[in-house]
Amino acid sequence: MTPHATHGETPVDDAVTCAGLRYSFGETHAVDGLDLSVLDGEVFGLLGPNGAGKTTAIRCITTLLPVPAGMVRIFGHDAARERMSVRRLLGYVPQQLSADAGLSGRENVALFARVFDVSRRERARRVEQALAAVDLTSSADRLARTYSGGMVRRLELAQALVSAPRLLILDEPTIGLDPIARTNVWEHINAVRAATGMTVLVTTHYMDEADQYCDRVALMHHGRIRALGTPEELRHGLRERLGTEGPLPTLEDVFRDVAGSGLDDQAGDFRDVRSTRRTASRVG
Ligand SMILES: Nc1ncnc2c1ncn2[C@@H]1O[C@H](COP(=O)(O)OP(=O)(O)OP(=O)(O)O)[C@@H](O)[C@H]1O
Repeated sequence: MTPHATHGETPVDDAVTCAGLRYSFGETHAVDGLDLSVLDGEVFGLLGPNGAGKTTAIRCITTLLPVPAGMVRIFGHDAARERMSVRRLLGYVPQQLSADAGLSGRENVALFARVFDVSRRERARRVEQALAAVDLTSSADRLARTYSGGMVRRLELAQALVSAPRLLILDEPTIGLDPIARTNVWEHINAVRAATGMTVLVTTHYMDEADQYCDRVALMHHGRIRALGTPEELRHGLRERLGTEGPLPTLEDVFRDVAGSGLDDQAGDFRDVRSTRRTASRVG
């Protein structure tokens, strides 16, 4: 257990704890000693350039990849040894398309309800609740292939919400969406979070979104966390370090300060660029 707070006398586990997590693809150390705590109930942003190791870390946290070195716990459950218990606590929206274009919105969500073992008695109600939470009730009978990029993203959100997860993990939820659709996706995430108190762990390249919607952010670079705090703390911290007056630095300034000149070189290899473009084009 990794208690960080107490409710009365009862210690409360962090939603996510990673300690010394490492994962390599051959010679590439994608995650290289990651230490991270996501608190119960917060919206936590994991930021970093292409290839920083965010998706690999997320896959270890969701048990889709093993934990070869270090430790990952989800609400106190060990991701290496208690995979099924961990999976029951999670909703996951991956970068790749997870909705079936040939099914209706409702059928897609119902499929996830069955896969995630929502009881038969509860299923119909939970599917309708999840569709309503992302404002898709009136489009629920249309095939997903007729949806706009923003609607597909909201459908994938409903799929992840149907099991009523305590922890929602979103990998680049707004990539490739126009600004209005991005705001719309975030408003739905926030509304569900306010109603349920679930914890949200999100990766994003959009610094403005992280600044606006995340309680705390971690900047990841070369497989490790290089800076951590509330967006305000990080921005004020940079201003103090630079000793400048004038406007408060943006989160993007903090990011550049942390990643240094390596940021531009670190734009990712062919695989990273291809995966980003594929994601952007399929929702665009
Ligand atoms: N299946 C794989 N085989 C080989 N190398 C991989 C594989 N997946 C990731 N990598 C490498 O591991 C490193 C971390 O990749 P990862 O996808 O975790 O980064 P990321 O921060 O999520 O990037 P992005 O923002 O592009 O999604 C990169 O150098 C990447 O090329």
